[in-house]
Parts: sequence; C-alpha cells; structure tokens
Amino acid sequence: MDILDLRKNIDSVDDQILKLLVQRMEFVEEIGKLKRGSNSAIYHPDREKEIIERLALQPTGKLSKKAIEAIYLEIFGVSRNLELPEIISYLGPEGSFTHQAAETRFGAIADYVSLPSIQSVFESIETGRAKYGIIPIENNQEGMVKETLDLLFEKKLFIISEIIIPVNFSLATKENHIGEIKKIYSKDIAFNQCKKFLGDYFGNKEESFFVQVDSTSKAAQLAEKEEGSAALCSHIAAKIHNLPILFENIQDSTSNHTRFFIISKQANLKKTDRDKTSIAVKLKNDDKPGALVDLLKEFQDNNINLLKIESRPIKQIYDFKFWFYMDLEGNILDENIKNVIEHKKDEILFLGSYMNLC
Ligand SMILES: O=C(O)C(=O)C[C@]1(C(=O)O)C=C[C@@H](O)C=C1
Repeated sequence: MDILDLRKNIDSVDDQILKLLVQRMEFVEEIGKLKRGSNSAIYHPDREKEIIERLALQPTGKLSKKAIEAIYLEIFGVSRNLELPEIISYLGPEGSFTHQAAETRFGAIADYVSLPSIQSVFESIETGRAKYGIIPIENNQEGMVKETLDLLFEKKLFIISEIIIPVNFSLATKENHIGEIKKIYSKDIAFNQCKKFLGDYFGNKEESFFVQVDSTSKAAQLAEKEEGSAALCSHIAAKIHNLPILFENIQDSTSNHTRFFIISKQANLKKTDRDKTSIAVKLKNDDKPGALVDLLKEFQDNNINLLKIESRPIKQIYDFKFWFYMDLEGNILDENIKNVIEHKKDEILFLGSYMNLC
C-alpha cells in the first residue's frame, strides 16, 4: 500500500471515529441535562479514571495506557464543556507548572484563567468566578506549600482531586543547533535544577549568558522573540509561545514531582477503592498532655492509617497555637473515617476525599 492508500484508510477510520464521538456527545448532553437539573457536579474525576482503567484493560494494540489517557482527557474536556462550560482558575502565569497540571486533567479546550497568587485562586472559587481551582500543595524535594495549607484551613473549600506531575524542564529555542545559542533565559530555580545539563553543554560560558527572569513562561516568551536565544522552561510554556524544544527532560533529578490540588465549593462524594481523606485538626485540649495521642489512638482504634501530618501556626490568634494538616487512608463515606470525623467534629475540619494518586 502506498501513502495515498494508507491516508484513504485513515480518512475512513476518522469518519467512523467522528460518528462515534458525535454519538458519545449525545449521551453526554443527556447526562449534562440531568446534572444541571439536580444541581450536581459536572466534573467526576472518579468516573473519568474508571473509564480509562476499563479501556486500558482491553486489547489496545499499539496504544499505551498513557496514550489512551491523553486522548480521553481531551474527550472528557469536550464533554464537560458541552455539559456546562466551567471556568478553571490556576496559579499562573500562563505556562507555569500549575497550568501544565491543569491541562493534564482538564484538557486543552477548557476555559482557563491564570491568577497571580494562591490566595486569588481560592478567592475565585469562593466568589464563584471559577468552578475549579488548581494550586500546588507539595513538592517531593521542597516539602509542603505553606500558603496552600494556610488557605485550606482558613477558607471553607474542598479538595476534590489531586494531580501529580514530574517537574521536567526543556531547552527550547528557534535555533537548530546548540552552537547558535547566545543567551539562555530562565528563572533561578530552573537554572538550579538543570545545573548538570548546563555545565555539560554551556560550562564555558560567561555569567551574562544566563539571564534571570521572573518566570520560565516569560523566558519562553522572550526567547521566541529574540534570535540566538533559548529558554529553560516547562513544555507547556514552550508550546504556548510556539518555541520548538531542542532538549527535553534536562533537569538533574528525575524524581522531582509536584503534587497539586483541585479545589471546589462542592465536596466530591464518590468512593473508589484507593481514596485519601484530608482533614484540618485543631485540638481542643492542647494545653493538656496527650491531646494529640488521644486523637491518634482514636485513628488506631478505628483502623485508620495516617499518611501525612504537618503542623502550621494559627495565624488569626497570637498565642502560638497551631493546627495539623492530616491525610488519612480511606474515604469520608467509609464507616471508620465518618465515625471519627463525626465524633471529633469540634476538632476536625473535613477538607475532602479523593483518589490517592501518590
Ligand atoms: O459520567 C458522567 O458523569 C459524565 O458527565 C460523562 C463524562 C464523560 O465524558 O464520560 C464527562 C464528565 C465527567 O467528569 C465524567 C464523565
């Protein structure tokens, strides 16, 4: 078969795919009507995961699970947009890793708004200007993001899902050869995380060769405009600014991952077989010995596994009191978790149950 015959075959398959997609969207539209009628959440991460897991179990030929996931995330994005176009806010700027995390979950078609701070993302959800917000919560090299923890405690919003993405940097430039690069733009943190690559390829360059800017997205924007320059940036920043990638995954550590939360006004009340529940705890008797032990004992008695504990100061009062952020294994719909949260309702604030991706 020559290329023209092969393309004819592709056209015929595409016609069938499109027909099936149109059919799929008709069902989606019906679900949308039902959901809008009952005022229930459009986004169901658990259902989307279930679909991908189910499809990946079937004979998928050359399609890896990752490929199926990438295709379906875009389909789900289109579906949700059809059911009800919803605005998704994220910690910007455009092309940030938070933006990349948002796109891996909501696809390219969603209505995004980039906001300048974590606080403004929380506020966009509180005021209803956006339906879902994406914020970073933890990096496995740097630890927890304090501002996110504090806002989870302060604002009464819910975590409905987590997203974990590798922090990968690319060297993006319009030049075809590394020798044509006269300048590299990036942010301090990115320069620091790509030391080995920069040392190997640009070790003999003057300090002025490396130009620091406020964000890796800004770096990509500048490199797109200026001949002979390059940017160290995320691949989404390169994509947004139409900058070709010359080298990918150039960071020193391949184990650098960031965890993000999707927050919303409505809690996710669906269960899977590997869930996590986040809570904020303010102990009542914290002036007496054993207050924390009492709570941990209650977890033990109810067979609840504590996955994470982090303490933070309560900023609204002056006496150096603190609260704990905790991740528990299981779902608020599980009897044991429900019982403890109910029993300790004066001390525990429920932050959300969602699928554990760690
Ligand atoms: O099953 C649903 O609840 C749907 O709205 C359909 C659908 C889909 O496209 O399959 C779309 C959005 C949800 O996040 C989950 C699944």
